[in-house]
Amino acid sequence: MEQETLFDRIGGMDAVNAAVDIFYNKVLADESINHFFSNTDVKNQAGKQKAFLAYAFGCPMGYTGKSMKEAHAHMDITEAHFNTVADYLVSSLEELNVPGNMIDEVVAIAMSTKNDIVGN
Ligand code: HEM
Repeated sequence: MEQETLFDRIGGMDAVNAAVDIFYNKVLADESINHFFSNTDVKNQAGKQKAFLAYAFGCPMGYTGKSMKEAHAHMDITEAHFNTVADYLVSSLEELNVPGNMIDEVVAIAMSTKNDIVGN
């Protein structure tokens, strides 16, 4: 039998929508990282936030946005910034009662982007 994708097992677009509000409230409330998002175009924000989470959930529909290197170029994101965002991703999914083994899969995807995002 074909294995369902991580995205489907987490709950698909419904899970992305549920996680977006919780995750971004945490990110935007944290003064150590919210300045990164101060210039984010409000009109595009919801779409980019969803793209962020869909990417972290394994993006089965195929990701058509910028590469992670391009999307985060010249932002001077440090390892500490990255780990803060990754921690909020985990705590948001915990609040939504996503099972630990699936959270581990999300963390593995997030960590695979670290070299392209940090110090770029
Ligand atoms: C967990 C790893 C991460 C993933 C999977 C991720 C994913 C994404 C995606 C998919 C986009 C949209 C790209 C586009 O099509 O334009 C994006 C944009 C962005 N990301 Fe990340 N990101 C990660 C980590 C971070 C971190 C650590 C920061 C800052 C602390 C950050 C800040 C931003 C900002 C400011 C934008 C641009 C928003 C805009 O264009 O207005 N990201 N990210």
